[in-house]
Amino acid sequence: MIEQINETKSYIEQQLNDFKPDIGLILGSGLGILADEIENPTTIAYKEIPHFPTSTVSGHKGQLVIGNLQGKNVIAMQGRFHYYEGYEMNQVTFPVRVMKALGVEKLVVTNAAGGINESFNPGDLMIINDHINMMGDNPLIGPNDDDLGPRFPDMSQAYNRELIQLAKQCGEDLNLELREGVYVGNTGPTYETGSEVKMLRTLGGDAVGMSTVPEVIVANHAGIDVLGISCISNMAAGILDQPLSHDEVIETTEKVREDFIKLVRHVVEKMN
Ligand SMILES: Nc1nc2ncn(CCNC(CO)CO)c2c(=O)[nH]1
Repeated sequence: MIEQINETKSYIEQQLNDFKPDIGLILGSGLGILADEIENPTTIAYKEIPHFPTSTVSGHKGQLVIGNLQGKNVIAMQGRFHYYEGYEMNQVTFPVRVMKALGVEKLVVTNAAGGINESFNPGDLMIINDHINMMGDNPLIGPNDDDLGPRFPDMSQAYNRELIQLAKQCGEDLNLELREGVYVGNTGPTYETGSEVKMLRTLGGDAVGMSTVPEVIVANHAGIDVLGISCISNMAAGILDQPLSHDEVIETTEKVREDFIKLVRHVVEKMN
């Protein structure tokens, strides 16, 4: 793994002329538009990057965008890899390893998610304060490389408390009514059933999606501080008693992208 990380790191650094990213951004379904706001961008298609998979899902562009956002040096994934695409957990999370190797110490992970909490509405933005891994897998299974992180990482603050407070303050600054809650990681690609939603709500879930958990586990292993933001793109199965569709997910994220971009820009600006 280390050799692959270093090979990919060197390939990317050759495109950057000594530019060092400090903040990583993983932009979920329909949220990649934020990367278009990055100034002086260096864009590298995933298919050009050694050991990177390629995105196969609509709403995920499939490229790294590296440059300046609100005066900070950022590296953004415009499109992510999902376990349901058939990638192994270590493939899904490989970009996080590379971000760490490039110098990233703070990571903003975003996603579109289904609302489990019945007080939520499509279009809400939720600050993630914890997650429940229902994916039945873990990117750290297998031999541990102590140079990458500890064998048994602590996950009691998987989502950094200071970054959560920062995001909530940014929401107040922008007069955005933000939600806060627990994200449940489901493997997908099926959306959850009504009975599964009832179970997840009983377990304490507020939103459900098919990503984020693997990346956050690896970020914690690597010692990266994480902020997670979900765009509640629709209500989970059985709540509104209507069929779920990916088109609806993209449509809702397009509607809220203005507020989403304002929030993430402000958070990046205030990060130190
Ligand atoms: N009910 C529900 N609504 C959702 N909106 C987005 N996602 C995250 C999954 N996104 C997939 C399919 O849209 C694309 O990665 C979900 C989900 O898993 N469940």
